[in-house]
Amino acid sequence: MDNSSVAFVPTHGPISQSIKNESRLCDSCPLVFYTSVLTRRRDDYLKDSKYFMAVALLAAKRSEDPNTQVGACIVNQENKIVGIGHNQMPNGCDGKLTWARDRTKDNKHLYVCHAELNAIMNTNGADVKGCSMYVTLFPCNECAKLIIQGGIKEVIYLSDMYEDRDEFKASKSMLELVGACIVNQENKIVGIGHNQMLNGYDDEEAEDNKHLYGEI
Ligand SMILES: O=c1ccn([C@H]2C[C@H](O)[C@@H](COP(=O)(O)O)O2)c(=O)[nH]1
Repeated sequence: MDNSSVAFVPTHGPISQSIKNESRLCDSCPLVFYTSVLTRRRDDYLKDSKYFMAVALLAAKRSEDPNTQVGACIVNQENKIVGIGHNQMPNGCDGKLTWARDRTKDNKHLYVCHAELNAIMNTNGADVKGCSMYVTLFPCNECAKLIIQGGIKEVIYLSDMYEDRDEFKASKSMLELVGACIVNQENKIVGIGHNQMLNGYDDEEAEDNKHLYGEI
């Protein structure tokens, strides 16, 4: 290795010119090694897209729904989180309503506030226009309406388990109609709207992401 192009640093102190000079004389000293190792950026740090979906997954863990837990995380154009939500009963109704799933009787679907709605309501006044939403389940038609009316431009989702239902087909149609960017769990854009992948959301990462997010 060419010593003139790299600095040296002891394991227990700051870099200084004298150390750099000395270290040329003591290459075998165990306290000295190349700063290029210490100062190089970590490659395996958590990328934005993985982090935001991980936040959505964490939010889903707060859900009291015994059957399906959903989390959503809204991110603005500066990559700042502006809202997080999970599916939950309306404020003040916790513990007072049923989580029964049976659609013919009094059931949770009549009451539950979806994760997307809660994320939008939890922004403390921040504008969601132009934001991206990371959500663990593809949004239903009602949530798609909120997403569209709020001006959210991208929806990145993990599961599409209800894709065959009319509400979810309608949702996809609406999002596509308005040109929202829809990105699936393989990191492929499935809705037309933008010509480019999201930052950090490219094919190379697809395999990785699957491992990180796992099953919901
Ligand atoms: O876009 C959506 C769709 C559904 N949810 C919530 C609402 C319910 O709590 C569950 C769905 O319950 P199932 O037992 O799977 O029918 O998911 C949501 O938050 N966002």
